[in-house]
Amino acid sequence: MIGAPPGERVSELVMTAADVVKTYGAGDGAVSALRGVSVSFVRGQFTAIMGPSGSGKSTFMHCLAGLDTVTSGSIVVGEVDITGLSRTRLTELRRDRMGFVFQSFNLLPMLTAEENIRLTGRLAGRDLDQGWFDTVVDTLGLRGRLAHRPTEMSGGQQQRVAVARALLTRPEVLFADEPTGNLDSRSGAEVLGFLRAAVDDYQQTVVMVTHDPVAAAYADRVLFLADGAIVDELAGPTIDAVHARMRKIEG
Ligand SMILES: Nc1ncnc2c1ncn2[C@@H]1O[C@H](COP(=O)(O)OP(=O)(O)OP(=O)(O)O)[C@@H](O)[C@H]1O
Repeated sequence: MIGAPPGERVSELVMTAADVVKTYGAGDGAVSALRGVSVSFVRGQFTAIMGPSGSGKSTFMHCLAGLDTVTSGSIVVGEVDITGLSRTRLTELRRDRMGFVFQSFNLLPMLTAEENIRLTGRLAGRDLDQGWFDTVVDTLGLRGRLAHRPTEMSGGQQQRVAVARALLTRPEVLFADEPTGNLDSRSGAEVLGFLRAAVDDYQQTVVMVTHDPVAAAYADRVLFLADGAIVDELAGPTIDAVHARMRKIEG
């Protein structure tokens, strides 16, 4: 068998965007949100997407996650081109293969932390992998909070529950949209540390939109968008290097 030498990790392609164009509206009022974006994501890679307001970050992430349609171009997740899928198949694919963490936590208020964490797996009709549930809960420090409802938890704890919920189904890609936007810096650092650990320990692939150079510095690479195009890319980002690139882009 031909393979990589022992100890060398083979980069496994998880998701590819090819020449993605997204135009909102038509005629004089048309807005070009994405103008031909091409980029690949490999397993176990943490990517941050940055750029000025209106540069297309959310649009790009929504297209990658199948939450928005593209005008042209393709997005392949695993082996599947999601741009050609029906709404139902897309919903199934999102549920089975993607995880989401949003700025606003998005927990169901009437459910306990444990019920919230188990929800996505239950909707997918999966049997609970108790060992993995325990690992996720303990890693995120949620053991003592499982019976609490969201209103009985701090913002940082709520976001840790949202991360646990997103990780429980072992998604191919975890999308995070400003996951620390509503958190103080300590809770934010905790959540980012857990995302980083999921990448390092479990080969989780993470794609995160952020305005915050501190958050972006947790990633393996930063993609910089401006005016609907990727204008720069930074590997092994530091906070200072991200600041410097942002200043250059914002002129
Ligand atoms: N539903 C929509 N209809 C029309 N235009 C839209 C729509 N959504 C986004 N846009 C436009 O597309 C462009 C990109 O928006 P997008 O929200 O992706 O930017 P962003 O980089 O995420 O911005 P921010 O950092 O402010 O959240 C902007 O010009 C925006 O006004």
